[in-house]
Amino acid sequence: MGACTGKSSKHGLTHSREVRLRDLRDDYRYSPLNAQDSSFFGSSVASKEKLDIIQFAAPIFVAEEGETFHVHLMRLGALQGRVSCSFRTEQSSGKAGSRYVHTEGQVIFEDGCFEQLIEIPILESPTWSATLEFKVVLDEPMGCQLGKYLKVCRVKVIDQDTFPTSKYSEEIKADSIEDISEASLFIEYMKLMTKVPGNSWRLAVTLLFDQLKNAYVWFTLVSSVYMVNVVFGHGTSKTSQELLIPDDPAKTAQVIGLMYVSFPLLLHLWKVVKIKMDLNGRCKLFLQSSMMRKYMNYSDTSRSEVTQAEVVRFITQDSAKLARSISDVSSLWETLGKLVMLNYFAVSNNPDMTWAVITMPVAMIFWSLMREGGWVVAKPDGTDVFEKQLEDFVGIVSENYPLIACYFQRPAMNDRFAARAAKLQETEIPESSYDLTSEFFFQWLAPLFVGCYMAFYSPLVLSGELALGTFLATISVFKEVSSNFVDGYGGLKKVRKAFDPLVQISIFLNRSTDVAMLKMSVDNRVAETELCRRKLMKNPGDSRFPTDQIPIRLEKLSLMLPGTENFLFRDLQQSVQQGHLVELIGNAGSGKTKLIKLLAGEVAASSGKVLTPSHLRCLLVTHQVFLMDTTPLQNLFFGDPSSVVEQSERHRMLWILQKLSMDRTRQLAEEEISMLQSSGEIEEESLEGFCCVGPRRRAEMDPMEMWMPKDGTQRAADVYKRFKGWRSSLSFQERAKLHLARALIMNPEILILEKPLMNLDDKESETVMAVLREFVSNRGVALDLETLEYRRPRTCFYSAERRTMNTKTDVVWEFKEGGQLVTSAPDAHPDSPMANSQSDAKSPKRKGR
Ligand SMILES: Nc1ncnc2c1ncn2[C@@H]1O[C@H](COP(=O)(O)OP(=O)(O)OP(=O)(O)O)[C@@H](O)[C@H]1O
Repeated sequence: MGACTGKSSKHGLTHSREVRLRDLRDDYRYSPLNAQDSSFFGSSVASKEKLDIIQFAAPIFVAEEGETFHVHLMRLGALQGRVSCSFRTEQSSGKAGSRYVHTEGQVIFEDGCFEQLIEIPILESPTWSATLEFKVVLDEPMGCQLGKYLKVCRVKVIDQDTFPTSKYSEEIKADSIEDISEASLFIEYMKLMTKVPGNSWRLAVTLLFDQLKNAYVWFTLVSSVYMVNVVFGHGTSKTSQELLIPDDPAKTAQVIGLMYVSFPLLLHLWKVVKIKMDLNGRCKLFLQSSMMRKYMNYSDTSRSEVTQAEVVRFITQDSAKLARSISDVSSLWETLGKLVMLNYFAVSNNPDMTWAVITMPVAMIFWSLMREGGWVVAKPDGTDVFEKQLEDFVGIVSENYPLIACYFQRPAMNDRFAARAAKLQETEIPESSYDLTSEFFFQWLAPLFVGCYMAFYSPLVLSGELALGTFLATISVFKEVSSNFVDGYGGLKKVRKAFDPLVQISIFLNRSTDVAMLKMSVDNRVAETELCRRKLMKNPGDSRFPTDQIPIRLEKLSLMLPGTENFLFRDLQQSVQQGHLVELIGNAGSGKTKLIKLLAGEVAASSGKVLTPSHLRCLLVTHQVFLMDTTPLQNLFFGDPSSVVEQSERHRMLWILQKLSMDRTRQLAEEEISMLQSSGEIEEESLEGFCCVGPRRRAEMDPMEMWMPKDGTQRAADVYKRFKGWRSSLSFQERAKLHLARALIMNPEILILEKPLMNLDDKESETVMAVLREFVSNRGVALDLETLEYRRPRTCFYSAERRTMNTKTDVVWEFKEGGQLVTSAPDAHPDSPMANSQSDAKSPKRKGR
């Protein structure tokens, strides 16, 4: 039995602390960790359990923008009397006021009422956004209790627009995005960026205040003319009236000097403000989070069309390149402003310069066009393709390193890498020399104009027809215009560099998702479940929870293999009651995995349906073992992170590990629990030591933060460091069991396992089967027997490589030749409901072992 000691702090507070739990009894019923803490068992729980349950009809709903959406609720139990609870929407990625209307209120179930709706208006948005979601939460139950898991549901909102605009939706949907003019696409992208909340005023302020730099250049030109013509020319009858400080050229010079200093100060201040406004960062954040959300909702087809390396590149690099383009556009705007200002200055001070003002830009534009057209020097192929090839190759090599090493292919990979890197290098040289050859003209133009101007206009200065200040300022203008044109051209090139990432990102963000399929499946399941419930409620029998009698059905289920005309199976018709352990067998390639994926909703049927009651959470556990590069506890509670804060859940998790004989994982989990507890206490003590935070501090600490330290905090770094490399300390079979334990901790109502015994020897298979049996018979592993009746039945489907004569299975679905799926009963097992009744119409009510 687990033990727990109380700890008395110096402030007299008693903190319960979990210590290493070495001797958990192998029994369904287990004791609380702390002898004084019986809050999760006992009479209070038992009486609470008699109450009806109110919960959502599904864990996830899918809405469409612009519709008035209805979230479905269900009441389970005796349906006697009036019960109610409150509800409210809670924003997550979708925000109230932009994606939906915040709604809250009371939902009442009158006597006999077993279903209700909550209406939530979904807002129409004219611009593109990724699939955003919000939550609906039930609270304050009156005369009832809330479903443990379904007191919260998520609502995903499908956005029908295409990225970056619906203007090109036809081209985008026809997969011909390359046909759209890149410049037009870019303009639409810029428009979208201005619609990101908070971006439009930031962009307006940036465009306006970036002109400060031009105002400074204007000031330097005007002031140098003024210094030469007025300050130094003081005393002549023409200029004496124009001094800022009348008759005092020295003081006037000091004022101008002061202005010279003040302007850069102002510019510096603006730069500080601009950094703080972080327009680039905001665009990058929008793009990256949208891309991540989109990728998370990708359909199987979309996911197979992009490589891992591409996803990383798009989300980290291309999004950053594209986001930077907003700064490039504002710089271009600034350059344009400067060009207009310089030309105006030249003409206003010296009207004879109109010819130069026109000739210079025309010559440059002409040269640019010739350069772009390849008439100056042939444009080489870009390096982008080769860069991408190299990145993809590195991705493939790192992904498949163990294979490469085991097959002694490291030298071959090095050679192939070197060949690709050399190819990239070869393409970089012509590009650099192309830039040099074609851009020299911009640098040469200023000396050409200055030389001509000096040669032809100096006599005018000598004869007094042209003021010296104006002459010198005009020379500066030539230099400025020339360098400005170089800057402008460079800016244009930078903006154009964003075109390619924009096209790639547009393709990425317009790939198909599975949200529409999810909507169809959820809507079908909810409607079908309601229909079944209405029928059942007319004649509920003596069951307290008739809803649990809705079977899981395959209705005329057919699957056509992609890209072929062949059906893998056709019109499958099967039904199994909730609360059964179902084994799926058949020859290699008969369709077991496909059926498993259909059951989990991972694959869409060609026709027919899989009908699982909507309020049952389905979880697919793949045959491929995944362990996240986080801590053991974060892996174990991955499916339901918030439950880690509950002592009973942590205890249950340790029990599950014990039952699966996962000694090493249990040791690691215990160490992590112990570490998180003590580091929480140290943090509390140090806080108390440093400031006036009193002993209340621990109670105020966010429990979630206590058990799952936030990324970037010292506690997170310490825990991560302590458990670095923990995965490699697990045996192969223990890893496979951890992959399964994670699912048992989440405790879904329908557990779907893809070949779970594939990685296990006979003994371990036996252990796992015993735990799966418990999962089904006890409606969850390591859960209290007394509350069994009030938990929803657990059903488990698993595919097996071979018929195992497994005595723990309730039902066997076997694929026969020709794609037939037949049901056969396994050998009778005392735990199996099939042993007591040949009918599977009732869910098992096992009373423990
Ligand atoms: N995308 C696809 N295109 C064409 N055929 C496919 C595709 N996916 C699966 N198949 C075929 O469908 C059949 C069923 O595949 P499935 O993975 O369900 O088999 P299985 O019963 O799990 O077999 P095994 O026990 O060998 O894993 C196989 O013959 C497979 O080759």
